[in-house]
Amino acid sequence: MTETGVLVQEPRPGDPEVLGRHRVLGRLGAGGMGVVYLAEGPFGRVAVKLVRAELADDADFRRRFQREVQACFRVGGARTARLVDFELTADRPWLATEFFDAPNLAEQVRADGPLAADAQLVLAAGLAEALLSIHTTGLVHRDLKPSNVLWTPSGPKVIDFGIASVTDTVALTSTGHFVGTPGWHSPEQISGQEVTAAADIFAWGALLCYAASGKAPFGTGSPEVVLARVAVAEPVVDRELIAPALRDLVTTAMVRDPASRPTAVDLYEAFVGLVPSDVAFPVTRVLEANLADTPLSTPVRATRTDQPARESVPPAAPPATGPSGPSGPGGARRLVAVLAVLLIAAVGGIIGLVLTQNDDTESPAESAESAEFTASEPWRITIDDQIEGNDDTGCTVTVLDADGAVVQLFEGVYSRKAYQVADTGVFHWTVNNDGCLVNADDSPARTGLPFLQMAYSGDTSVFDTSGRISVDPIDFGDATDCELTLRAIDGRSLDFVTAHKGDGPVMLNAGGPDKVYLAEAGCAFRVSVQS
Ligand SMILES: Nc1ncnc2c1ncn2[C@@H]1O[C@H](COP(=O)(O)OP(=O)(O)OP(=O)(O)O)[C@@H](O)[C@H]1O
Repeated sequence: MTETGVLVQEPRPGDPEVLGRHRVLGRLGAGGMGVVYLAEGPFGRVAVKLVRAELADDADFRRRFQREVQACFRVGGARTARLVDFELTADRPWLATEFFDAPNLAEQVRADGPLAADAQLVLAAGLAEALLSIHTTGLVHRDLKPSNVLWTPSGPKVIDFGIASVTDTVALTSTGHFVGTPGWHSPEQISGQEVTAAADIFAWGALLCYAASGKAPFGTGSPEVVLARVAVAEPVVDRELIAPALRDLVTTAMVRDPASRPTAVDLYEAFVGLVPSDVAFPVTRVLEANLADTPLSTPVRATRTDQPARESVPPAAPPATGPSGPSGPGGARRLVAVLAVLLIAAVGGIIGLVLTQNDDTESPAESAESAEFTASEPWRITIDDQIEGNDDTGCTVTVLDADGAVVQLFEGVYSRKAYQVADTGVFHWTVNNDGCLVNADDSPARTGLPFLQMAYSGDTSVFDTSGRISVDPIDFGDATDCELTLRAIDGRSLDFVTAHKGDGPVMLNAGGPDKVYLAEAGCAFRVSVQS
């Protein structure tokens, strides 16, 4: 249970411990697309939706999911949950949104009963604002329902926008049946007609009926029965329970003809000035606890990729096939590299790991551990694979915080690569081989636009932009496409696009933050300001 009483269930056997850089704390719920976990990482607490394995295996689903995730980045505004991170290429893709410590509308109404008139206005206006943000980007939510509205002390926040269309299609094509929660979908969605933004307006009306009365306007029962009611019957609503200022709008929002419903702009304008500024409405704090004893602020153990994090970190082990003794390549070396010497540059704070040899240590051969250093802002790590001989399995560098928790893990790094590290604090690292030269730069130089980035050289340097940039891939190697992720300096994912060979430059939108970088990509590319 969180501070405000949101139910968080214990993770179950088989649940992941870590998703990307987010450590799983518990389960928030499960739906058609997958399980939603509460997790903690570099952006604080997030809600991570992990896609079901069956869907993850569907190539068509992955393509649509990726497109929708891209679209979600365009949605801004105060009434929608911001997408902060994702991993689309993982075995099971996931996406992380900001976490609101609040019950969803169904939980709220179940616990405290229907909303009073003032709170209904707050809900109506907040949802109108959310729909405006979603519709102005060209998206349709398609699955606005009580479990997708979080009831926070500052009003509603809408989750899951855009993503519903992905499962809709898969569910319909793979099984031939409607999958979802009927009763909130519009008649045109159910009859398979074209779905437009008007479908969300219908759901807006249905949600307000529910919030005012505690009853779904098309009743409950088996999905077939509820679907049939939506298709042919009128909603059952006690108008007296709906706030007077909302009654007519709710009625017109739920008419059968989508073209006759108001738009999000109409709704939004209708509420400007109507919402009382000092409205006090209750947010339930009395949900049942399942996780009462689980601390929610434990140290984050996260990895850069989807590699599992280690609970406790022994000195880095030598690579399975790497040089480890007198017979290793490079001659009869039986010396162990252990001592990291910090070379702190007078200006710029360059920290270099220099390995020296020491016969007395019992650490595994060829591994090394650095001394501690402090980074007060996001920093950059450079890993240079100088391992000699034919058994080079690449460098593995594990960055740990002061408690020994893994902050980031870089595995199988060949040649020279640099990465951004968003976390700040006290760190040290271990490397698997003394042929791996590691440098940390806690005030890395920024680059200006335009610049060139070579393939497989890690993350780009940080550069300044608050708007759109053009990325022109110039070498795809053997591949036909290249995934490009734009991140803020704090590691937040801002935009994502797949560039295809022969298609020319792609655009990415920072949409606000001014210090950004492009995460490791497999292609070489040129970055410039969009002309
Ligand atoms: N960003 C978030 N902040 C707080 N709670 C969240 C967040 N995202 C999801 N939840 C909680 O997790 C629950 C489950 O989410 P999910 O989207 O899987 O459920 P659903 O809407 O019931 O299912 P479906 O995927 O079929 O639409 C939500 O109802 C909400 O209570």
